[in-house]
Amino acid sequence: MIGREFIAELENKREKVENLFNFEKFKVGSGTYGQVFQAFPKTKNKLFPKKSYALKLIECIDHKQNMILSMSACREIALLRELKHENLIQLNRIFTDQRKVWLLFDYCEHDIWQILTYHRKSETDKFPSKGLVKSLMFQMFQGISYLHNNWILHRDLKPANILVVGEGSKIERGRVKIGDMGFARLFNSPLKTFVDIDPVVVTFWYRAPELLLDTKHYTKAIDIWAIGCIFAELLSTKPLFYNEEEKLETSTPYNREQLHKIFTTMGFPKIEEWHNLKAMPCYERLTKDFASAAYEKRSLAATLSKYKLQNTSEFRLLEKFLTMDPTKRITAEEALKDSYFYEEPLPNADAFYGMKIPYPPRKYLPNEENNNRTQHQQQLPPRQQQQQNIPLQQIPLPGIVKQEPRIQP
Ligand SMILES: Cc1ccc(-n2nc(C(C)(C)C)cc2NC(=O)NCCCN2CCOCC2)cc1
Repeated sequence: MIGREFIAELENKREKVENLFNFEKFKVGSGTYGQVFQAFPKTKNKLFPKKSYALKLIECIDHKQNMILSMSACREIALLRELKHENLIQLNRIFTDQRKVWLLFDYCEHDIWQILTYHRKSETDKFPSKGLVKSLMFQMFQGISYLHNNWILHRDLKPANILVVGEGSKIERGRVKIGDMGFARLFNSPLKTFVDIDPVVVTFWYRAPELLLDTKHYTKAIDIWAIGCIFAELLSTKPLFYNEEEKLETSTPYNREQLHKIFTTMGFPKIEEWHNLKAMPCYERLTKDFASAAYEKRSLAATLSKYKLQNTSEFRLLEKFLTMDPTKRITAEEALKDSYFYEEPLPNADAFYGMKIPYPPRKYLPNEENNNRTQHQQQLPPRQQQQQNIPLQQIPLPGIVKQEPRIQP
């Protein structure tokens, strides 16, 4: 049997995702890395327990009849095969057929963007409960601490990437699952209030100041700053560094409006606070664009005073996340030991403990077959700019060999 007949024979034996799951009408996300569907096992499918799954379709390129898997898809598969932690998205299975690769996950109905949007729009339920906020934060730090201990940075933490398991799962109800939905599409959205902001617009609101000053070193502290922004948003339901301007990803990470927003909220960084500030690649530009005197009366305490957070353990912890100097920012390990997590209400493995989940399920998107994505919508976020391609055959498929993670959590 020659190669092609053998592959065709193999294909016939392989379980087809279309035969195992109903999913085509249940698209919940679409973007640079591919499309994500909610999936329900078909009745005859005895392989998978009856619950909700997420199927992620990865776009392959058919190059001279060779299926080519993009670099980002390889990175996602390689990364997820190694990682195993209760607060991270868990890859269950991989399915392939001639032209497609599907990743199978347990489904997460909610995320923090959806939770915040609900409270922003509610007249009677304007803030998430203290217990919910604390549980989400504690579980987020457990997941991030595991990533950082394995020397993996997330680099795109934002509310839409902090998923939470909904009803239906007895064991994992209210469990945080850090993911990377990678739906960052670039488009010049018409000026919108943040209440309606699409979770997929590229925002700079969670970017640490050193990133905006073009630091050459991605560090764990960059993830911590982003979590600090998410924490402030859970406490106030307002994006702390909200910036009306939605700009296309510019070639340099320097973003004057975003820096102005940070300084207006926090004050201008003093050299004695951030010793290495002068060494930042965009320091010259910073001194030309900004007069520190303009921000003298600005501080985090003043900005958040209307939320009555002064002298609270929340505020003291928030200041440790939002420290301008990245070398002085608290680590995930240190955060988990903070007194905030050891006072009532204590964090809970079920973040929704004691409450009925008021948050709506994910909306289904229209499933246009030929996505008429315009050029810039296909533009990749910075870290995926360099696209090499690896032939599909080099990826061991379809099941996942259960491997112990490199470093025990
Ligand atoms: C290029 C690339 C893209 C994504 C990842 N990535 N990284 C992660 C970490 C944060 C656990 C390391 C998770 C994913 N993939 C992912 O969330 N995928 C989406 C899962 C879809 N959800 C599953 C749960 O239910 C809702 C949908 C890596 C590299």
